[in-house]
Amino acid sequence: MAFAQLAHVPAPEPGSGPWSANLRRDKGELVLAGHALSDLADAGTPVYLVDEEDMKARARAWVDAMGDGDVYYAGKSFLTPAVASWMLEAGLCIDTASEGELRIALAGGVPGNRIGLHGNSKSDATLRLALEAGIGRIVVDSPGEVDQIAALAAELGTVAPCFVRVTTGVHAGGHEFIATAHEDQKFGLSLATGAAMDVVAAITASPHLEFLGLHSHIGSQILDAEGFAAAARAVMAFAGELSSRGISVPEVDLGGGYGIQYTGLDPKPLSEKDMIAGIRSAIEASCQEAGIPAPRLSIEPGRSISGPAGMTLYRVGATKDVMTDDGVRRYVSVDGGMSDNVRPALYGADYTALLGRDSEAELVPTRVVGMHCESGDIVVKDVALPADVTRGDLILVAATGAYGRSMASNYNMVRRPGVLAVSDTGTAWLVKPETWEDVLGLFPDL
Ligand SMILES: Cc1ncc(COP(=O)(O)O)c(C=O)c1O
Ligand SMILES: N[C@@H](CCCC[NH3+])C(=O)O
Repeated sequence: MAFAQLAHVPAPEPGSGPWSANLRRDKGELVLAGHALSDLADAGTPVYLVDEEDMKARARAWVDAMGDGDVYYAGKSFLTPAVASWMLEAGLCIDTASEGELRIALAGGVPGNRIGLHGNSKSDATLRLALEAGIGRIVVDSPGEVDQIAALAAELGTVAPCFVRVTTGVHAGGHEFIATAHEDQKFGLSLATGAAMDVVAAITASPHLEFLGLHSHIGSQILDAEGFAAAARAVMAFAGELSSRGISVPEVDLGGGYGIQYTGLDPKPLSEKDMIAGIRSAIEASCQEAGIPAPRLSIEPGRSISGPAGMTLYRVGATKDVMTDDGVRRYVSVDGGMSDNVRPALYGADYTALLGRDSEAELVPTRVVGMHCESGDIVVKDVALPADVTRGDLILVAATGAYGRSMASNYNMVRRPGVLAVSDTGTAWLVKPETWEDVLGLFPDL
């Protein structure tokens, strides 16, 4: 059977689709912010590359679109002290979801009052650190947290600033595991059952807690404003109910989940400006209906800032042609895989890739796969790559900046790759590549 019978779509060229703004071709070779991929690969492969100016510009675009209101960069998507300081400089706050993320934001020089803390299972130690740092907001996620946080605030002689995370029943975005506002899951407090109402009432009754607002996060990889608008309507209806009980809601945080293009086939997401305009008009209409003033708005984009700015550079190892029911597929194995990007295995996520060098060869249906002992270890499920791809070639995978390094593992005892920031002025490690000493040093008997 022939190659051509399988669906195969080439990656878009630089300057379009999922690629970051400063990727180009120069005499056929891919070049990021003036640095040839073949030079960047001297740092070792696989390596995550971050187009520094692109990431900063994406952060600024959200701040500009937001105007009056706060943009919290979701650190879970990719956080380092330097990244935290870039975000601060661009006018953002930082959303953290663990003690580690909180520590990194603080290490990056972010003042406590510009940090938010999430988590469905916050430890006393994490909450104590947050309160001692003068955290801007703690997002309460379960009824038991009210007493837990109040006791710690009392012990520290402070008042804890609290948001309440509600589940609106709105479910938007991609995979089931990344949709988080339907009822039967672990996050947030239900509007429907009254759990959210009880927690808000308990917070307002405590002298050690201050109720600052409501939080909603409806899912991930959402490309238009409708899901956020529906969530905003549900949250504002609840704010109306609270208002009739004498409780005002100064701020509403609609969370993250703003989608990106991973392949050339993905639709373009709404611009930051159109997304915010859509959300604000839903909030204003609901507030008019409920007869309450519009609250301050905040959001928590992660992927839409870090995702498209990041790429992964792999080196090709073995290649083979495999007969499928529909034709021949070329398997191109690279020197990383599910340990540096678990999203294809976890969510069936699609990515796309380009060969680093020029080639005149015909394009053939290709699957880029990792080096791990799992058949689900896929890097790019379907892409058209030149037929002459061979051992030693470089392959660049687009839009891996979010949830790539932050979800990386040492599966099969690999060393987790470093993250290199690349700009016109040079390169710098944001995260160092792990060494054999780092990995083997974990074992006391070695
Ligand atoms: C509460 C909360 N905020 C923000 C985000 C960031 O989401 P994304 O990176 O899709 O924008 C997430 C992750 O899904 C989240 O759970
Ligand atoms: N890790 C997820 C997003 C977070 C899901 C829940 N907050 C992804 O890669 O898409």
